[in-house]
Amino acid sequence: MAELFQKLGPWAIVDILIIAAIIYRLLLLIRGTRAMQMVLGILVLAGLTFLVSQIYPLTTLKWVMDKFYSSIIIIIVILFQEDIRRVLSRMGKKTVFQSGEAVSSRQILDEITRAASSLTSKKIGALIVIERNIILSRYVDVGILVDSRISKELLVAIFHPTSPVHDGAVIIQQGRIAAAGCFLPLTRDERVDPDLGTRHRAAIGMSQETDALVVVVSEETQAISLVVDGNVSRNLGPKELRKVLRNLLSPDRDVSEKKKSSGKNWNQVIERMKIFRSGGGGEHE
Ligand SMILES: Nc1ncnc2c1ncn2[C@@H]1O[C@H](COP(=O)(O)OP(=O)(O)OP(=O)(O)O)[C@@H](O)[C@H]1O
Repeated sequence: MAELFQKLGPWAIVDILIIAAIIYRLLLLIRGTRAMQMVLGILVLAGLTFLVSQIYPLTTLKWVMDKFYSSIIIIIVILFQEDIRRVLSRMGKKTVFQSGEAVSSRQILDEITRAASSLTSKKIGALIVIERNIILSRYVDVGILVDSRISKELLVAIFHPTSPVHDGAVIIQQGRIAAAGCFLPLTRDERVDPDLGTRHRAAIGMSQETDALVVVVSEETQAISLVVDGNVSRNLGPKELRKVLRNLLSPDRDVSEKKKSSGKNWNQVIERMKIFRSGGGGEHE
């Protein structure tokens, strides 16, 4: 090892460390996004093709791969131009690396659950999207920018039928209300319960396209639902909603919560989510 360090020299080591730090930072930024999945796919494909072209005398494949390697940066920039733009625009913000902690804070979750509960009692429908790893700026950009501290009062005011931005969804990014009146992608899954209207279909669609958590308050039934990864958990009480949100937003809390949990807890709610798989259709309660 010491011999290797001597051979490389101090500047080569500094060089390697800087590159490693840049790659690590970039991977952290795109972690959980679709760009990450594509980068992994490209790397696996390129690695396999490289191995095959080295082992067997496939000169054309080797030539193609050489061209591919020399232009990989351009390919990545073209493929991910939208993600790169969003990531860069967030780099300057202080909270970019701590969105998970910010949104799972006790006070924020209290405000969201109190708002859901108040909207239910007022028979007001609502759609609240909470960002996790996948950046939701593309949905925020088409809504009305709010950029405000989360409060029950503001959420209720936004969804009040007299509000000019009550139609559409509120998106929560990095512990703040980023925008209201946002349009979400409707699910195309034909197996979704036909009784579900467009608000719920938009929530399911959003949770299928991204890893966001979507809280839905039904105007019609006054039920509070949480939609995650295409699964709908209906009829949650405010306490139950708070518990599940807290656990889904703070993965490191899972173990301690599981140990502590008893009775009608978040584990059962997650189990129910599996039963309510959108494809399963219909209510099972
Ligand atoms: N694609 C969408 N993105 C964001 N919000 C949407 C979208 N589609 C519908 N909505 C919201 O849902 C409302 C209509 O809800 P609708 O009654 O059709 O659905 P629902 O699932 O039956 O909900 P509810 O149980 O509250 O009646 C719209 O006024 C709008 O606020």
